[in-house]
Amino acid sequence: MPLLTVQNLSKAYGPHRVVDVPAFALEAGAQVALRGESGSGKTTFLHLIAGILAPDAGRIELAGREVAALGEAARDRLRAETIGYIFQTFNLLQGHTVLENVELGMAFGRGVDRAHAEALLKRVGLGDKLGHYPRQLSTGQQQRVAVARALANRPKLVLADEPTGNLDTRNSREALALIREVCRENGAALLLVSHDEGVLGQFEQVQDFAALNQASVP
Ligand SMILES: Nc1ncnc2c1ncn2[C@@H]1O[C@H](COP(=O)(O)OP(=O)(O)OP(=O)(O)O)[C@@H](O)[C@H]1O
Repeated sequence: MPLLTVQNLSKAYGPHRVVDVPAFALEAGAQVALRGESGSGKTTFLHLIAGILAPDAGRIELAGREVAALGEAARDRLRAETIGYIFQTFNLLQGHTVLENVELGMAFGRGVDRAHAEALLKRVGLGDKLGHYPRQLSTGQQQRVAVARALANRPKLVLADEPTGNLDTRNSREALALIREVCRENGAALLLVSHDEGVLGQFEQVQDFAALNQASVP
């Protein structure tokens, strides 16, 4: 059974339908990149899967459970425990240290596990930066905090929205390799969206979002 199954998922902003995905599935442990132009609805699609946005219609099954069938609290818990999210702009909390940023993500999921947070931060090369604040880090280092945070709750699925869009080519290549390695090491599937052929070219499995999405984006 796939880890994630999407059926007839749709979302409109006012009169504009931006997502209309009849079918999409992702196997446990898979690493898939979705190729899509800017404005094609990729972010909206990931937000629907992550529960950041509610769909107008459709069905999402995650780890064998249909999310709409769950109550709000159970749905939030399932998502917090199953999904990690890497945002393009990282979304780190500026008033909190590197370690606190990772631990705060855990507080909404399986509970704070300092040893695991520290191990993840060491794994991404930030073992000596635990007490630093995001503004004291380079962009690439901030991105690595976001990677550690995404994996903090031992998710089965990591969603990544143009995660290297703010990095230069060399850093982007290294960052992507790191994301793929830590997902693999932690048994998480990876669903990444990008328009960057340099990023997409590093994936064996690439799907065109335009072929999945039947919505005619304005
Ligand atoms: N909250 C919103 N209200 C109204 N329209 C929105 C909203 N969010 C996104 N849109 C519109 O929906 C379309 C898809 O946006 P989305 O962010 O999902 O695309 P994207 O493929 O991720 O683009 P990008 O790569 O530039 O982030 C765009 O036309 C955008 O202007």
